[in-house]
Amino acid sequence: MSEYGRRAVSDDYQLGQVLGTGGFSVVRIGVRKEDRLQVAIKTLKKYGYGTGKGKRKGKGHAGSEARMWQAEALVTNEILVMMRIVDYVSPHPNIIHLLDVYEDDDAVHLVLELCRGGELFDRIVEQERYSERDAATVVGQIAAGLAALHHCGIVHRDLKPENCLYADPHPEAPLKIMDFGLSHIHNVTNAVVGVFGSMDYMAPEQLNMSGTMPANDRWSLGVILYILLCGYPPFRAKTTRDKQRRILTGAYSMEEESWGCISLEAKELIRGLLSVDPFVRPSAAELLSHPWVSGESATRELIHEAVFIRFQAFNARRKFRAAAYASIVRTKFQLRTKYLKELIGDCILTGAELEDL
Ligand SMILES: Nc1ncnc2c1ncn2[C@@H]1O[C@H](COP(=O)(O)OP(=O)(O)OP(=O)(O)O)[C@@H](O)[C@H]1O
Repeated sequence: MSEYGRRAVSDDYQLGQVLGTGGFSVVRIGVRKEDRLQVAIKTLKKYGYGTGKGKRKGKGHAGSEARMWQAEALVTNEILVMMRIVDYVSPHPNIIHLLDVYEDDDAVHLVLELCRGGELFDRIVEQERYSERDAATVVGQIAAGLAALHHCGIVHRDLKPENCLYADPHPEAPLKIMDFGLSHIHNVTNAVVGVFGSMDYMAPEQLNMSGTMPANDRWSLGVILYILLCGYPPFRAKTTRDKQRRILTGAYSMEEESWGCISLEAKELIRGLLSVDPFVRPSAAELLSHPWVSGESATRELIHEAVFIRFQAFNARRKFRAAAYASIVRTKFQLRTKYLKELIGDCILTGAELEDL
């Protein structure tokens, strides 16, 4: 971090292939010139995509002004949180490590450790099938990361499967929590970003903006666990309003047939994590010592085949939506089907899905 603000990122790193794009960022592979170390370089545009710095000074459209404000707030937020992680958390096996920061007129570049193992749900889909024990290992790794973050006052606020990447393709590789753009540090950052993030994983108190607290992340973990064990999300509805209502009242069920094969301990854990009252949810430390999470009671028996098939379908839809969302934000709501198709890659879309977009 010693060179922050003095050198250009291209002085020290060769920039390579794009790994992914987010609403306000692009992530590329980088190679450190000094020792050929491969890294991920996340470039956060200070004023958002498609809005040059010059425009900021002019009388911009109200919408683009708001977007620039959002971009600046998100960049500042992410840097503050990453710095806090460097000071108080790193190195931690379950939290992405920040190696360096560079800044130029338009962007901030975060040099991060490179995760080559893919997203959490993608790896699970690649396996033939999985067991409760595998799900418990995932919960244990995320809980360990959350315990470290919460201990130093950081609430992630956007915990979801796409923000959990495996360090490398090895089966025992650690799972890392990343993407701290919406995170909050107690007494340091303003929760400036309001209701952003994915509603599917958002706790009731986040949705009605009544509280930013570590328990927010434990609800999100409960949603991830629920999906792992049945292949669909707990709060499903035809309209956003109905989904909001379900989340706010904790209206989900574990009655469907395949839940019959899931252990009582796992169901109890889900009930705890998905309690509408945040103070009832188990703490990250309690999670780590929970017998199901620590592996003493979680079975190695393979999960029901129907669950795995549903999980695959859910993951394909999820990837499609994420690609579409990134496209919408980055093209400022002007959808271009050709670009969308490029983004979506292998994900097969029906005509109706494309039309919907
Ligand atoms: N350290 C990393 N190693 C490997 N790939 C990464 C790394 N960081 C990010 N990526 C890839 O880049 C993509 C975008 O990164 P990231 O989610 O951090 O951007 P974002 O703008 O915060 O996204 P969003 O708008 O969806 O929150 C990720 O989905 C991931 O595939």
